[in-house]
Amino acid sequence: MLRNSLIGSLRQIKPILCSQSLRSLSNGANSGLTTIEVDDKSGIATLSMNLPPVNTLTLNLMHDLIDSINQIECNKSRGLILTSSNDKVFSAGLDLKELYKPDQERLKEFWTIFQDLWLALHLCGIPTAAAINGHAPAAGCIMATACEYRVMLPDFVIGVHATRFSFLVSKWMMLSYQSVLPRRIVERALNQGKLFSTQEALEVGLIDEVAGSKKEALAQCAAFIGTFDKANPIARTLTKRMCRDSDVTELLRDRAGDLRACVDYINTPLFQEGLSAHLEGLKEKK
Ligand SMILES: CCCCC/C=C\C/C=C\CCC/C=C/C(=O)SCCNC(=O)CCNC(=O)[C@H](O)C(C)(C)COP(=O)(O)OP(=O)(O)OC[C@H]1O[C@@H](n2cnc3c(N)ncnc32)[C@H](O)[C@@H]1OP(=O)(O)O
Repeated sequence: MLRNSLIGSLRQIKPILCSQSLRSLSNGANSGLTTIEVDDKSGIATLSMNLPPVNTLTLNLMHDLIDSINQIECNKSRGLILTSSNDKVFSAGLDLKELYKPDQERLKEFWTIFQDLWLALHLCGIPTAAAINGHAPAAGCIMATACEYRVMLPDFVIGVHATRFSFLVSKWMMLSYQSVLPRRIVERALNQGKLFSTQEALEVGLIDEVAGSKKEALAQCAAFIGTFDKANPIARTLTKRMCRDSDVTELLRDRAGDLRACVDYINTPLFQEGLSAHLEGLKEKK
């Protein structure tokens, strides 16, 4: 019953490109903000975000990421490693400019595609890992928590610091954080607006390993993906999705409601004033 409902709901977001032969994965379907490299020996695909300066999740980058995840999944790659081609920032999170005095229709599209991206990553059938080779604040952290394993380089920060600038997070974002960290730590960190250093993130379990270089991080992610070699891939996928069912059901059950709540909140003076101050802070940093 649970499995049937899960499979049913998953069909809604199943990749539509699966009939294509994609061994030579190119980003033909998107605008080049992501690159995919498949290791011929291991069959593992590395998906890099490539939007200077800081991989903000713009509409275009999110579209590209979803296309790329679907391509990698359809091509039956052995696993997916998400990383950044910037050596200082994994992703700066959502594009704040999209949230400031937004056009209402575009804001709806923006939030919907963010939901889609999280679902695509969270429910990706093949093993996923994040090689976090730079800062990963806010939605950058949420993308990493949607993966099954996280390896991070030293001297960066990761976490959801939304309350610092009067943002709230949706329940599904909180559940994503909570799928990795104990609830009491999530509650405290969200309320504090805490960004964890690499070492702190390791200590609380937000990341699984620290790596000395990007090359090492990719190798550690590949080793994690290799741990599933003895599992039947279909059984593994169904098991992963069953384990994640309660996290995604929250969103799938009422996507429209989540959209409405977010749009309403983003339009409040509290949110807009906090965002304005945050954008000023980013400018003044220079
Ligand atoms: C009742 C129910 C309600 C439910 C409510 C639900 C939802 C509410 C709605 C929304 C909130 C959802 C949660 C939020 C998710 C997010 O992801 S919001 C994004 C948060 N991200 C950040 O705050 C990161 C800000 N950036 C930084 O801290 C730094 O840029 C850095 C990532 C540490 C990198 O530093 P550095 O390398 O020094 O780069 P610069 O700071 O110089 O940045 C370069 C340029 O990029 C611009 N920029 C940086 N981040 C963003 C961003 N997220 N969006 C847009 N632009 C960004 C920065 O201003 C620089 O621009 P210029 O070169 O000055 O033009």
